[in-house]
Amino acid sequence: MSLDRFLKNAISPWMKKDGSDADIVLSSRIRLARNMSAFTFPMLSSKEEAYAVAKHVKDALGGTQGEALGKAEMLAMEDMRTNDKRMLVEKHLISPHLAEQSKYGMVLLSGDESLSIMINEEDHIRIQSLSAGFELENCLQAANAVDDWVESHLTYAYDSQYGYLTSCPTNVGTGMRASVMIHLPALAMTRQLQRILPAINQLGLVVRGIYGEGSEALGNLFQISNQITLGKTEQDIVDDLQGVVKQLIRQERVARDSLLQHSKLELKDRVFRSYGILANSYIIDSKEATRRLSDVRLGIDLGFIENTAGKILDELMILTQPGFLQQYAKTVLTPEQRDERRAALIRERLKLEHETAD
Ligand SMILES: Nc1ncnc2c1ncn2[C@@H]1O[C@H](COP(=O)(O)OP(=O)(O)OP(=O)(O)O)[C@@H](O)[C@H]1O
Repeated sequence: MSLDRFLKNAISPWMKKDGSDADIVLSSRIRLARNMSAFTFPMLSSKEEAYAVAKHVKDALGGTQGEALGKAEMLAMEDMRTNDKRMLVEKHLISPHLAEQSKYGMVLLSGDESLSIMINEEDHIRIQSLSAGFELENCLQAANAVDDWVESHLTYAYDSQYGYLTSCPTNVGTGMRASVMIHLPALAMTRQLQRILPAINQLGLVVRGIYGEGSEALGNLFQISNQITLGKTEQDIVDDLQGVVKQLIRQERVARDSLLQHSKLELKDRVFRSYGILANSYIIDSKEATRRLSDVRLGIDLGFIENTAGKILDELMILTQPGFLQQYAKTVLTPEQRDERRAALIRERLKLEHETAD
């Protein structure tokens, strides 16, 4: 088996594709929470029960070679080193919860890394579908296909009145979380986010950081998802989220145009200062790196920086996380050592990108 295949590159194959509005929406995700009626739910289950769930799902799905996922690989959390799990989280392929807290956690991962089935997470089964850009409909279709395939092998806990039953009451019904990872630097610079983000909460949506629940929103990157899972269809949830995200994209574009019209020089100065710091610093912490990468990404989107591809920033966002830095260093690093390695890695990548473009 090759866990290495998933750790080799920071950028997943699905991330390399071009999705809609990819300059503003980095990625879309659909997650479905499912449980099996025959087993105690993970929150209350003993180690033995969790083991029985893992075995049952593995026997039911593992033997099929994951045909619905295309060259899938079943990976057990207990067989992985802490840093390997961390890297899978950094690539968004598994959730922090599965990596850190799960008893007999497993994941069935598709070859292009766009589909995962997490086992013994907060629920018995969590299906995840990821796509580059603003592609919620495609994610929903892909997640539904996997859901049908899983359901043809296992019996879900389903109530005719409430829908899918889940560990946390907030997921009962569709069991679905639809989300986008969105980059809103111009709305942040024009100080409109303080007004917009609370309004998004009032519309029944949740704003989180890039690593999900409890994570900090860094680099003007926000994860926006639905709060409500009950009393609406999957399509309604996606439509409502899409409506709000479309408006956000429009507002971000208006703010970018306004900055270009009224403060072009200041904006250019900020972008190139950040580029200069990234290309020349010897110590940089993750907060500053993410902030500067956000400025450079905006500079690329606005055409100020021409010889750097936007995708290199996605790659750097992941490569400069602790797990990847430690894998490259082949040792555990202190925060100070990570700041040094991070700076070196960013310098090298930007230099390489520059040389290749010349
Ligand atoms: N649109 C997205 N693109 C890429 N990764 C995402 C996206 N949305 C969420 N993720 C990733 O999924 C992981 C889990 O996120 P989060 O905690 O928000 O959701 P969840 O575990 O499905 O929800 P819940 O809190 O209901 O259990 C995180 O690592 C996060 O980075």
